Order: sequence, then structure tokens, then C-alpha cells
Amino acid sequence: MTVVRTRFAPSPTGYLHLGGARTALYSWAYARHFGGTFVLRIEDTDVERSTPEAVQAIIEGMQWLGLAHDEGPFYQMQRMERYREVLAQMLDAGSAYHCYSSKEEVDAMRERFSAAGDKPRYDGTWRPEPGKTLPPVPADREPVVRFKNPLDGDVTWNDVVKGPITIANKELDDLVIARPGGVPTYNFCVAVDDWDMQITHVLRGDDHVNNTPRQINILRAIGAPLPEYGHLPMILDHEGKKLSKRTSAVSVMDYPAKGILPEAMLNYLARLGWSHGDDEIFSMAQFCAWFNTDHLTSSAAQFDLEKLAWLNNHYIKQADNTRLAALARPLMEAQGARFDGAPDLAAALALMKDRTNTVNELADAAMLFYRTPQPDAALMTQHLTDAVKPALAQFAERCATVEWTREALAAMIKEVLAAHTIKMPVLAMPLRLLLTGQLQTPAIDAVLVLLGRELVLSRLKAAV
Ligand SMILES: Nc1ncnc2c1ncn2[C@@H]1O[C@H](COP(=O)(O)OP(=O)(O)OP(=O)(O)O)[C@@H](O)[C@H]1O
Repeated sequence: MTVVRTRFAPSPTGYLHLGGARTALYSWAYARHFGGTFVLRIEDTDVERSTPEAVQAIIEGMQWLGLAHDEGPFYQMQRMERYREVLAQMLDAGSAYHCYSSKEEVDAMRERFSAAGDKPRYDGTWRPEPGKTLPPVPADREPVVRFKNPLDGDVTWNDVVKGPITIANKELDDLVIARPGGVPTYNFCVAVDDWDMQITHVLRGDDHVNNTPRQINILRAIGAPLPEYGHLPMILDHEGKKLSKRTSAVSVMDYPAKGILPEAMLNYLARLGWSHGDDEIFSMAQFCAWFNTDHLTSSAAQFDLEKLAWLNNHYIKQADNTRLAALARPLMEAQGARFDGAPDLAAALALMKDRTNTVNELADAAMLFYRTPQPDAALMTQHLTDAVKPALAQFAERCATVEWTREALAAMIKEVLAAHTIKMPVLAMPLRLLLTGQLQTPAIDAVLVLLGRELVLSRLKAAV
């Protein structure tokens, strides 16, 4: 049985966006499912656009998601010697050749083909063939290296997402695999890397479909085994355009700042292009156990913030309160929250978290317990009526001695209501205002328990 080896091979020309993250997730999960190896390879040969900051951003994004690579990161720029070695072998073997046509000449050839209604391409001037005499090598011109693409036949592969794909070789040019000076080009580097890194399964976006027949031909020419290929449909933005770091996509690392938990993002991305029956919510352990290429969707998926928020709500409810407190605390400090003598933050978040979609919303909601209540004067006049004041006074008095549990407090409130023949809201509304400054709070007995006897008594004393 083959040992599965997958890779994620981003170009470090910007942050990791959701499209890239899903590619990484599927490649990672596929390796995990089969007990294989997940390789990270940084395709940094676009020297103008690649930056070390982008490499860092990609690695950070993957770390946040917990997509640990088993090997790498390998940097293509550090593998130049190896590419030169393979180029030399190909030139020796005759599967590649030096081409001395100038850029102007190549442009003119392409124009000629276009004018004749053909696909613009290189005309093969320097392509060696048995019995063919090549033109004299021009002085002072550095050649490029071209791949000697087969002239006839087709390239066919059985794409694990899209099914069988066939491209005629005559559609494929003699690709430049090294620029003047010997700098290797993209498809060639990828083929050599996939060979050297013994990649068995290439899962990537379908923006790469056109590269695949070229890479397959190069792999064949160098005697390398072919990996399986799966081309995932693009993730589109809300306008239906491909998410791209050049335009609309947001960085994966914007989501922690928006209060999204990584497990929600992973679950969301897992479902964006793959399904397992009706299952919407599952752990990564479960996903890795389920994930293979059987249920990948072949149509494009649109990014849906609402669904992500829905999943995030689920994972916030599941999350450990201490972990949530660590995430919420700095957000609350930035809003001036005071934690001295205030209720335990984890306990406060536990009360609020059912109804919030993001950690940020949760932090905002919990602020109510961490600032001095400043109830609106009009609301106070409306709710702190003369009729309710005696009930409030009795309530405050009983607070001094009642057992400080939710049950005991609820029972005590009932007694006070009965004694004054008033209904719950009549007492609860002014209480909420006095204790928190707001009318909207969790259940009043829960609020009391959270605030604690001392704080409750001090806040009531001023008013009653
Ligand atoms: N919108 C998208 N939806 C799904 N997959 C994508 C999307 N954009 C890129 N990918 C895939 O993510 C992986 C990493 O790609 P890479 O880092 O090279 O991004 P890219 O294609 O350069 O993105 P961009 O177009 O934003 O510059 C590749 O497999 C690519 O096919």
C-alpha cells in the first residue's frame, strides 16, 4: 500500500486566505486519515512578490488553525541547485533544449499563429528533431530552456474531484522551464518538488487545472511517478468572485480578531466543499476519520459569514470558560473594564455565552458586570417607583442574611413579591438597573449570584 504524502504549497505573496486555508485543511486531513505525511512547501520563486512576512503570516495562520505540517517548510529558493541538476539531466537526455529565440521573435511567432486563427504558441525553431538542422547560435544571447513537450497524443488524468480530464498535447506549448541565466520556472519546480518530496496526492484549487498536464508531462519525462490530482472548486466571495488575496479575501488571521474560534473556522472550511451526510458540526478528529476524496463537491462554494457565525456560536457554547475569559479580557480592558473586586470573568461569560456569535460580542455583553452602573435617569424614574421601593428595601434587607445560592435567592424573591403583591418584572427591572445599569441582563437570580452579596448590597444601599 502506498504511504500517503500530501503537500500544501502556497506562494508567500500575501497572507493565508480562506481558499488557501481550505486547501491546507484538506491536504492535512487527507494525510491524517491515511496515517500519512503532510508537507509544507513555500513556493517563493516569484521573487518580486514573495516576502518573509508573508511566509510568517502563512505559518501563523496554519498554527492558529492547528494544521501542523510533518515535514518542511521547504523553500523553493533554497532548492535551486537541485533544479539546475534536473535541468542538466533533461538537456542531456534530450527532453529539454536550449532555445535562442528572442522575446521579440517569440512574440512575432505568436502573432503569426493568432493571425492565422491558431492558438498562439512557440513554433519550435530550436526544438531538436532527428535530421533537423538547427539555426546557428546567435552570439551574446542567453538561451532559455524549453521542455520538449510531446507533439501528439493526450494527457489524461482521473481527477479525484472533477473526474477524468483530457488535454491534447498540441494544446500545450514547449514550455520555458528555465529563463535566461538558468532560473527555473514554476511548473518545472513544482514537478521536481512533487517528485523529490514523494507526493502521492495533490489537492489544490482548480485555478491549477491548466498547470497539471504540463506537470504530468515533465514528471513523465524525468521518470517520476505521477501523484493523484484533485482540483477543488474555488471559494467565491459574497459577490460571486474568486476569493483572492489580491482583491477581496480576508486573511485567516483577521478572524481571531473578529472573535471567531479556530475550531469554528475549521468546521466551516471542512464543510465548504465536502459533505458527510447531514453532518454539520463535527470535531477535527471526526473530520480526519471521515475525510477522503469521495464527497468533495465539484461546484464552487460561496463564503457565508452567517453560517460561520452560527458554527462559532456553537463552539463558544462548548468552549471552556477560562479559555473564553483569556480571549475576552483584553477586549474588555480596551473598553475600560475594571476587574478589581468584580465578579469572576469565566463565570460571567458562562452566563452570557449562549446568545453570542463571536468572542467580541461576548466580551461586549459581559462589560455590563465590569463597569460602574450608570442607569439612565428616565428609566430610573419609570421603574424605581414609590410602589416598588418598600419591596426593594425588604429585598435589600433579606440580602444581608439569605444563603447566596440561586435557589435560595429565587425563593427569597418569590416571598418578597408575595408580601408586596407585585409581579416579577416590577421588582426585577429596577433591580437590574441598580445592579448593572441595564434592563437587559441574564436571569436576575443568576446576576445576583454572579455579583456576590457585597457588591449587591453596596449598589442597593445607595438607592434604597
Ligand atoms: N478562492 C480560492 N478558493 C479555493 N482555493 C483557492 C482560492 N485561491 C487560492 N486557492 C488555492 O490555495 C492554494 C494556495 O494558493 P496560493 O497561496 O498560491 O494562493 P494564490 O492562488 O496565489 O491566491 P491569490 O489568487 O489570492 O494570489 C492553492 O491550492 C490555490 O489553488
